[in-house]
Amino acid sequence: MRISVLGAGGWGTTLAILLYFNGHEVTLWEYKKSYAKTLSKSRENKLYLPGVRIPKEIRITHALEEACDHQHMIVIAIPTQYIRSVLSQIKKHDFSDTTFISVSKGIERDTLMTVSQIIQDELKNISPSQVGVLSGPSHAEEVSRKIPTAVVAASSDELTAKEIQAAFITSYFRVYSTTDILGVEYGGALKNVIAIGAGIVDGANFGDNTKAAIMTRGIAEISRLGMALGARPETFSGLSGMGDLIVTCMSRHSRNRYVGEQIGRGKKLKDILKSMNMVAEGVETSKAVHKLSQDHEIETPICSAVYKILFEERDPVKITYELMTRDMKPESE
Ligand SMILES: NC(=O)C1=CN([C@@H]2O[C@H](COP(=O)(O)OP(=O)(O)OC[C@H]3O[C@@H](n4cnc5c(N)ncnc54)[C@H](O)[C@@H]3O)[C@@H](O)[C@H]2O)C=CC1
Ligand SMILES: O=C(CO)COP(=O)(O)O
Repeated sequence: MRISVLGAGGWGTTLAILLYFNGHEVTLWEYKKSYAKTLSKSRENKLYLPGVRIPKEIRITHALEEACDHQHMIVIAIPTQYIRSVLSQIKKHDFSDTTFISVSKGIERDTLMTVSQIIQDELKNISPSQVGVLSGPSHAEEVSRKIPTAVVAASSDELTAKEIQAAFITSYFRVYSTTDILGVEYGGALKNVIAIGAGIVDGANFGDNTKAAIMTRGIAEISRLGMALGARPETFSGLSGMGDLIVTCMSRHSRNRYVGEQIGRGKKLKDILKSMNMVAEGVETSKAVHKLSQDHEIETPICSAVYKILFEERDPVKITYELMTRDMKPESE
């Protein structure tokens, strides 16, 4: 198949290489013109995935139209808040034979849309069966080293989910399938907010008990909000839910956990973000989650605490004790 990957960050580059070794004809699109040239020449993504060779057969380009021409699949690996502006440049293109696969994990701040919703909103002629998602516990740093990983391919159309599954599966990258596309997207986006909370626990020197509490109560609130938004409950105990929450809250590779850790140590958000060249989706997504939980009247105490720490400069230690001393309640609520 001809497959284009839009976004040459760590994840886009990793998947482009995986797809190439799976026998596909692969194009990798990079947003910055000069960096596309550098990548094309050096065949190493020093900024986002150092130490990994990009095969010379992968075409690297900054020309968006060219990257989108005659593709069977287009993989979206762009930070969520930039996806609409990229898609708006190709909305006149004929995509009647193309399937779009989002591997980005966020919610659009201004519209509160998931990535599959942004794709359909921006590219009006695309049908739901042409849209899918690939998500789960999968740090680029590990997949690019062929470390055994399991993820899930989702589309509201079962056949599309299976096509995505078949395109990506390898002996070290096991892909399951589901039709609960929204559940997979909400799990992947919301876990980033909880992972910032887990990082705050690390940085503020709370303990393992605290982290286990954040993760377990975190998946409870992800499920609560996700279900109110149309997702299926069982998806949240799968790879894109609990699975991704575990890896993001525990891993030294996680950018979201890192942001939280620095906040927990007393650093300012704007200084942390300035020092990073990679995206921590949970920062902007926490704004969307704050709004979604208000709009749908769903309690999300941990996400809400993360939002207040990030954007209202609330003290992490004080806010933790506020969380701990809320009204008594049954675990199932
Ligand atoms: N890195 C990872 O291990 C994984 C990342 N993801 C998700 O994949 C998505 C992309 O993440 P990464 O590849 O890690 O990103 P990254 O942080 O490594 O790279 C960012 C990319 O965005 C591009 N960019 C910067 N400004 C832009 C703009 N205005 N418009 C379009 N592109 C722009 C940069 O040129 C670069 O290619 C995110 O949603 C992330 O949550 C999902 C699974 C694993
Ligand atoms: O989603 C990821 C792993 O599954 C990547 O998480 P971070 O963006 O926090 O690094």
